[in-house]
Amino acid sequence: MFRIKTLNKISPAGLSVLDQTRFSVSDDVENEDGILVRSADMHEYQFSDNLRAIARAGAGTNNIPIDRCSEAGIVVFNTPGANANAVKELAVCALLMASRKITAGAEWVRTQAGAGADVEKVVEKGKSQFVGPELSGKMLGVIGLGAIGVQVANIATKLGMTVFGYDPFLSVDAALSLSRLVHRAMDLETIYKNCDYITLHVPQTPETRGMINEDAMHMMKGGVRIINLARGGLVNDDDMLVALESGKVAAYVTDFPNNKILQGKNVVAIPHLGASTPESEENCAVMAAQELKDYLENGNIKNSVNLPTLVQEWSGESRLCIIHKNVPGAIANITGLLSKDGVNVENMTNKSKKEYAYTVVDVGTRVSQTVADEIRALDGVCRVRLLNH
Ligand SMILES: NC(=O)C1=CN([C@@H]2O[C@H](COP(=O)(O)OP(=O)(O)OC[C@H]3O[C@@H](n4cnc5c(N)ncnc54)[C@H](O)[C@@H]3O)[C@@H](O)[C@H]2O)C=CC1
Ligand SMILES: O=C(O)CCC(=O)C(=O)O
Repeated sequence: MFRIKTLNKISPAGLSVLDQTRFSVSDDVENEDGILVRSADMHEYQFSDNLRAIARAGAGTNNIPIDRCSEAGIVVFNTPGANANAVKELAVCALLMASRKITAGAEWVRTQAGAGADVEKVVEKGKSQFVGPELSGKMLGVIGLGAIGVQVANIATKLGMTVFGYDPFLSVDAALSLSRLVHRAMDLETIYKNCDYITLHVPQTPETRGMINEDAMHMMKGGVRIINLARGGLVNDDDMLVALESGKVAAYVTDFPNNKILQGKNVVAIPHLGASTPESEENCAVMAAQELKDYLENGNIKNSVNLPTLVQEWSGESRLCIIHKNVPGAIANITGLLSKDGVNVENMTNKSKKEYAYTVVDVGTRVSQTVADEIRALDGVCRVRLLNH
């Protein structure tokens, strides 16, 4: 029985992937083998000795201490693209909210009614304060052309916008999905200097943290409208408050409100609703649960952010799953040990991702725990699992 701990509310469709005869799932299991999480902050989380995998039902993994997981041989999964449509739809809404003062206008109407005014009369008099421009004919800069950015860029062309996209690491898949109408910007300056609207779709990393700061906003057009459905830390809040106050930034729509940014003029704050649709919650939960299940049961890795993709058909009685440092001699050490113990390899795959590697060895006979223990003791080995078919 595998024990799975949930750190956030996970859609029942995902939980149903983990059948009750093999998995015990709850928010209070101890010594868990796996974790299902959405946005809970895990940076201070004490890993159980048993913990083998964390599946993030979503895209961003900045809430998970990835380096600490890799060192401990814990596989971290996410669910690429599973919530992209939900975020794209909210991005369209955010573009409109950045323009048309819809939220401010709606709040004003309610306060008028609350103050006893004849709403039908005052709206016609008061509406001029909520005028805002149309999207059609304006320039949009999309920073980050991954699962979400590509969809936002493509749909914005259909709204009549001229779209520039910037992504120095554009994947082949993303390039193939990108509309021919979207212009590739080769640097951020092109986006900053030319765009009326800028929308962020990059992960929050040490490189992207605070990228929208005083220097960046200095290059932007006066009255630019900025949309951040990616992560709060991408924007320097102090610099943004100054830019909002001066009118340099005409509107800032963020899915990541905090007490400071809420003080700003023309801030539209959304309570992290980007992926909050039943469809997206279900897609993410199902994908995350499937990834966790396949890893715990078969050692297969798909969509991990810290380890390589490795899916191998079973071809023996026992399977050794070895997470180790990606260093010369690691595989020779493993196979040397197996041959010393008289273990015949039926099938073996090794893949690497940056500093870490994963080796799966299928053997025809049942392997003893002693062999797994010997491999575990090798230099650079982070985690060894022995699975029997
Ligand atoms: N508001 C919400 O509820 C949600 C927020 N997100 C956020 O959106 C981010 C993007 O999500 P996806 O598009 O699904 O991820 P993705 O991994 O498919 O795309 C991210 C893209 O950003 C690019 N990138 C990385 N560093 C860059 C840089 N310095 N400059 C320009 N491009 C850069 C990558 O090459 C990649 O193409 C996530 O990391 C997450 O933080 C994602 C889903 C829901
Ligand atoms: O689970 C959620 O609602 C948040 C989604 C998100 O921020 C992400 O996928 O990166």
